[in-house]
Amino acid sequence: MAADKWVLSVTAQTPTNIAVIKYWGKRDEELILPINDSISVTLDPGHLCTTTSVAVSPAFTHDRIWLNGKEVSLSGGRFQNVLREIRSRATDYEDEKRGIKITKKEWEKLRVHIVSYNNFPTAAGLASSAAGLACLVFSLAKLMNVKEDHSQLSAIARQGSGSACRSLYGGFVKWIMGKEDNGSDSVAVQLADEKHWDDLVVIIAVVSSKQKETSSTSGMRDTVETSELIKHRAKEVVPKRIKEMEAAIAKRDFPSFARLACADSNQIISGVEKWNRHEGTPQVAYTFDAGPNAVLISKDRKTAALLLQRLLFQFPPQSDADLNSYVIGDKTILKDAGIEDLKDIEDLAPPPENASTQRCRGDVSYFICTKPGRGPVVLADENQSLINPETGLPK
Ligand SMILES: Nc1ncnc2c1ncn2[C@@H]1O[C@H](COP(=O)(O)OP(=O)(O)OP(=O)(O)O)[C@@H](O)[C@H]1O
Ligand SMILES: C[C@@](O)(CCOP(=O)(O)OP(=O)(O)O)CC(=O)O
Repeated sequence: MAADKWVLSVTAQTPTNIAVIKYWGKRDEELILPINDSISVTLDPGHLCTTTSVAVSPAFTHDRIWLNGKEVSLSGGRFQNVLREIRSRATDYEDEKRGIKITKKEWEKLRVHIVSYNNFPTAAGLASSAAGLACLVFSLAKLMNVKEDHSQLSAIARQGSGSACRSLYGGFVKWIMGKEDNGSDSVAVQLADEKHWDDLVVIIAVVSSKQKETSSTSGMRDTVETSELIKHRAKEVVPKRIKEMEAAIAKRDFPSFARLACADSNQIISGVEKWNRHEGTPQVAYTFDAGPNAVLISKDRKTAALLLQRLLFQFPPQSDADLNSYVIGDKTILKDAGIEDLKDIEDLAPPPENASTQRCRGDVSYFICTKPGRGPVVLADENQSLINPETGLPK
């Protein structure tokens, strides 16, 4: 192999996450430092994840990124900040077999190619920036032999998108807001791994997979600039909720988990409220991010099947829909709900606690059934790489 012909690449997969105590508001826009702690559940990457391949070669002339099959600009400040931070931590690398040797200094000059796919809609309120930026940081760190641990990497991912720092871990994750002006203590830590509370089932009702109208970035900027309440929330409300949520996760106390997650979200679903009240103890927690998609967390599979029946009664698909693409992810929940075809949905009875529930056909695009999942991993199998090892371009 000619000395300048080699392409060195790494492929990684990183999950998305859903906050149950939300990050909303920054105290530093450039470094992305929040005004409160937040807590999230990492979602199973089998259903929602980003896969990113990154490569370097002496033949590359400039840094490039292809996102979901299309080359996009890398000139944005956030991408640049992440690249700079990772490059500055690169260490010597050697592959004797392939005759590749890269010193710390040489990493600065080598250009990267990045090829990334999200297996779910981008910028639709499904936290694509979280999985995407976490995967970018994680894969670049592996490629450039960066020795920092996940928590230190989370501080770099944070500079790409705040919520991304929480995707460096699986399970239940806390982003500690930190106090330092330089952001060095604004990092994510794992509260518990995904096995700690694996009864939980997450059902996401994707109301719209089109791009959101208001980005989280500008939405939270407007809130911080115009709302007095946000200061009260950050100072008084969230610190108490964070403590209670940590205790609820540690004890797998679903009623408290549900109460806190719903209270911290900004919308009310009367169906869930009515059911929880009817049962006398919470069955399901709901939470929303900046978009309209509802994330519903149920305490176990049995409750998830009952929830899915209620959701499908209320939001049946169009008559020409394909059930297989209307409920995606973990389809065993659908089976548990006793639904094998569209006719089973039509035959569903209204929920007993809310017999007057109206059917709103077509209001939900599709449902994703998933669960808490693991953190980032490297995909060692060359076949899973998105980059052609000869050309360094997307496969
Ligand atoms: N796989 C990826 N690799 C690199 N960057 C990505 C990737 N996926 C998304 N992004 C970046 O994140 C941006 C979308 O972020 P945005 O916050 O608008 O939407 P979202 O993350 O899907 O929604 P939300 O954060 O409100 O849940 C994209 O425009 C792109 O810059
Ligand atoms: C509502 C949220 O999902 C907001 C996420 O905001 P982003 O992390 O997307 O914002 P930037 O830091 O500006 O990139 C709540 C949360 O995830 O905690």
